[in-house]
Amino acid sequence: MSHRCLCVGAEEGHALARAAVAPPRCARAQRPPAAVTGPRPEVVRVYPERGAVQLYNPKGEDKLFTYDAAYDSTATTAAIYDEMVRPLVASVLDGFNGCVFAYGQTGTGKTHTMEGNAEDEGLVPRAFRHIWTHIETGASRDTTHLVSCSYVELYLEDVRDLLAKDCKKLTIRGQELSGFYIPEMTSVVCRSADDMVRAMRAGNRQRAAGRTDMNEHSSRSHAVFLVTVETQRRDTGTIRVGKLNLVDLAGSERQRKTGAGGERLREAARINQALSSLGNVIAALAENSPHVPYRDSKLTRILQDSLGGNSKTIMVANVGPAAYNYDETLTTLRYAHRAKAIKNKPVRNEDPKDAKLREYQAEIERLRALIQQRQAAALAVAAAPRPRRAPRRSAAPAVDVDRPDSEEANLESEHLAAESSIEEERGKTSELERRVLELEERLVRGGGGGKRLLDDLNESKLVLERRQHEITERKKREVEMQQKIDLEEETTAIVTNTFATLQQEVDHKTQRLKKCLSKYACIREEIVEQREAHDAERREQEALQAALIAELRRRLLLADSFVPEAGRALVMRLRYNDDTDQWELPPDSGAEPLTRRPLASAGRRRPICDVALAERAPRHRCENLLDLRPLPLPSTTRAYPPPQPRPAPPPDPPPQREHVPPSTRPSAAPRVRPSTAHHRLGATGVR
Ligand SMILES: Nc1ncnc2c1ncn2[C@@H]1O[C@H](COP(=O)(O)OP(=O)(O)OP(=O)(O)O)[C@@H](O)[C@H]1O
Repeated sequence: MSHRCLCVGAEEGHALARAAVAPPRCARAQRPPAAVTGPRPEVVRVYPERGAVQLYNPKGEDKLFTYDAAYDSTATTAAIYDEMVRPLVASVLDGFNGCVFAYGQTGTGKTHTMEGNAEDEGLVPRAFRHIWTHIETGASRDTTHLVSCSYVELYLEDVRDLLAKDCKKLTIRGQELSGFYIPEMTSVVCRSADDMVRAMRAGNRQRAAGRTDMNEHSSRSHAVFLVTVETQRRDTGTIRVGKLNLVDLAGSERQRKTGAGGERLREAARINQALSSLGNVIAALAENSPHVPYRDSKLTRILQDSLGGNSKTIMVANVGPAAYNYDETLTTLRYAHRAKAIKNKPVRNEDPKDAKLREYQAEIERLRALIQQRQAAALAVAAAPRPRRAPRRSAAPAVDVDRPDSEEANLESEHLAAESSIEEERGKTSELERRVLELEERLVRGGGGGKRLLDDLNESKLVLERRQHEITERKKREVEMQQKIDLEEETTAIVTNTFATLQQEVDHKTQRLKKCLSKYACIREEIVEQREAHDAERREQEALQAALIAELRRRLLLADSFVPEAGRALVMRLRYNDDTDQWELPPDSGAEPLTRRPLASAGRRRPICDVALAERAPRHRCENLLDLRPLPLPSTTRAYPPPQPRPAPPPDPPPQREHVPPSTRPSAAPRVRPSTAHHRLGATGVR
């Protein structure tokens, strides 16, 4: 079980840090929960009524963080949806962009929060039902809707399309100023909430997941489910487009806890890297820094609008209460607290140029006009005097002396041709009609469940929903007020105090000074802690890097042993291009452009290719690594040269030998270091 804290970025210019940290006295006045000292100690206590989370520090001062809302492990996802997410989805239906993303340590219930299970439906399916209840009831009468969804994941360094059959890789295009977008992602038009749930499940089946020591079904990728709702008012014709990003991030993880190795390790390194970039973006936005490093990772590019852009955003931070996870919980709480300071600038998307709804309507109009043209042409053909069909010859034909047989045959064939062309026209027209119907079916008329709405049941359901909304609004305001009261209690007490005597004033100012000093001590402690956390993270990163280097060395050793020298040199010159998502040869490398690997020869096993067969070179015959023998590594020792027989001594006395210092003496043979990729990597490591 985990606790969930929420930060909401709602209105324009609205500071997410509405609630400052509550006075420390609240934190200290509370006794730690019994579980803190129990066999499985817990260090987190949640105060839902004031949106606060208290973290017991086993070594020093406790910490108290306040958010727009905080939920303990007993809270249901339904409550979170109704109180926090419902208003956001409502504004998406009104043409705003919205984003909900779940962040936290691995295994703390992010996927559970977003997707849920049979007993407790997650935020994503609840959002689907909300959207379709809105469309089907009178809440959107006199409107036409087009709802579509896309689902992508960021796995290792690839963006993959989860709704495409082959899970194809996608490229992120665009610039920081104009915004990033993914042009080729599959977009599925939906006609009901069930359609959307089906799309989500289909995507989940393709999503990367794996087992770690901390989670049996750990998400190994960051997943983004994008819902686009286009709404057109039938009276004015204006179109509003709301986009909802539902993001399930992969969990931050420590290698020593998850026991990740091999592929899991590579995934963990990428996950942590992307989350760290996200943290940097959040920090830059919170500090109003002039440069926000969106370009640093694909995750931050995808979420650019949701972070400090044109979007209302909710961050759900999941934390585990166990003392064992203290460091990760503190990091998550700080991360979320910082996110509260981000100011978003949501704007209603009205009449955008790329509205699909308008495209569809234009296409429907065009097809209808085409159908009308064809029908008119068919009528004209039908009305035109057609050659009379020659009567079938009876068994005993009367001999027609005026009309020869060939003319009759001509008439017959003309008639048949006219009939077949009419038939063909009819087929084409019905094909066009089918296409129009198909396009029209994609567009949903608002208030489609209007008849049902006439039922008292539905009417009262709407009223109930409205009341519920009012109650949650009131509740939210209460939490806000409580937080404000806590904050201002302190300051007003100081400001409004009138001092009867000088001694009173001195006492009061001493008290204030003490508070300031204690705050100062808290901040210093926080800095020390952050430094420690940073060091721990750095050590973790170094360990991870060492493990990755070891893995890389293994692969390079394989490459050195099995890949021919020419190919290896080429591979070492490749550079990764972030923009095109490809490994490329630098233009100045002077190397031939890469050619495609030859295809397997038809009817043979994969390793034998056409080139190999044509060249008849034994080295190409077998490309299967398992069947190959390693090339002998270059020797690092010299062969022993047998001693030469001494020449016979010359008759003259030998000349005086000049003294040669040992350093200038020519060596017999320079020691040759093998120039392999593995050795080039050397002890310096890899960047
Ligand atoms: N509030 C909760 N109520 C019931 N079960 C929960 C809750 N939170 C988490 N779980 C359970 O804990 C397990 C781990 O949760 P989940 O897979 O959602 O974690 P995660 O944060 O998405 O992990 P990762 O980052 O590794 O993907 C699941 O079996 C899930 O059902």
